[in-house]
Amino acid sequence: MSAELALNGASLKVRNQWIVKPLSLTIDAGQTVALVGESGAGKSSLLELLRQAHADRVAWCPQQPALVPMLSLYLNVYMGRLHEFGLWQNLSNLLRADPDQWRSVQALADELGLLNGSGAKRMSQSAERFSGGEQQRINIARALFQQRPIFLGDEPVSAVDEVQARRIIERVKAHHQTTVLALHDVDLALACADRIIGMSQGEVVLDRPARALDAETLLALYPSQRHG
Ligand SMILES: Nc1ncnc2c1ncn2[C@@H]1O[C@H](COP(=O)(O)OP(=O)(O)OP(=O)(O)O)[C@@H](O)[C@H]1O
Repeated sequence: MSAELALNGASLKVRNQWIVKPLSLTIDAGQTVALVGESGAGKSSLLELLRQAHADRVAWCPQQPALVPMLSLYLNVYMGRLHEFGLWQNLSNLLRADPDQWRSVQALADELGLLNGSGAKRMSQSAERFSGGEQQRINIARALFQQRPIFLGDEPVSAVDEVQARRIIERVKAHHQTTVLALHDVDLALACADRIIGMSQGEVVLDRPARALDAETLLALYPSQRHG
């Protein structure tokens, strides 16, 4: 299998402090990788390093949905490919949706359970009128709309219930060759990923196939959450 993502001695240091210590990492095409570790361990920063190294092949799904509240679901998803279309197409699409793009976005929104049986109405509804979990799914739809081979998601389903979270991650995997997700839920990581990378204080401290791990082993990466 070929390496789809590679870092060679990459690091991040801010004001003399290591955020990510120098590391080398390869992720093969076809893998689903979960990054786990407690808050502040460096998961987002590692994702950012991967994104910078492979920018034009990556669909990026940030931790905070970067939606424009007043714009519709449709336009918020369409925005994922704004730079690919010409200025006039983008302007005319603001006034009247391009039917092909509308259909593509509608299919994605439906797949992610955003339409609730009332398609056109929900597609035109402004993003601010969706719940937090729905806004996360609009954010995911925007990333899927980009049709890139690699999906990088930073806690993309943190506001969605566990059953839906699994279903959505399966949809994300189906649309991408390679998927890397920062996840705080270790059970979700074990269920959805085939490789788990554990981080602590800016370092990779665990990197193993998911099938060789259990929740208890992963919870050891969260010492501050241990009681008693
Ligand atoms: N630009 C920056 N300047 C200063 N400190 C930073 C910067 N970016 C990240 N950090 C610090 O680096 C550490 C790692 O942050 P990061 O967001 O990568 O962690 P994380 O594991 O993704 O956490 P969370 O699960 O809470 O999102 C944190 O202590 C954070 O405060």
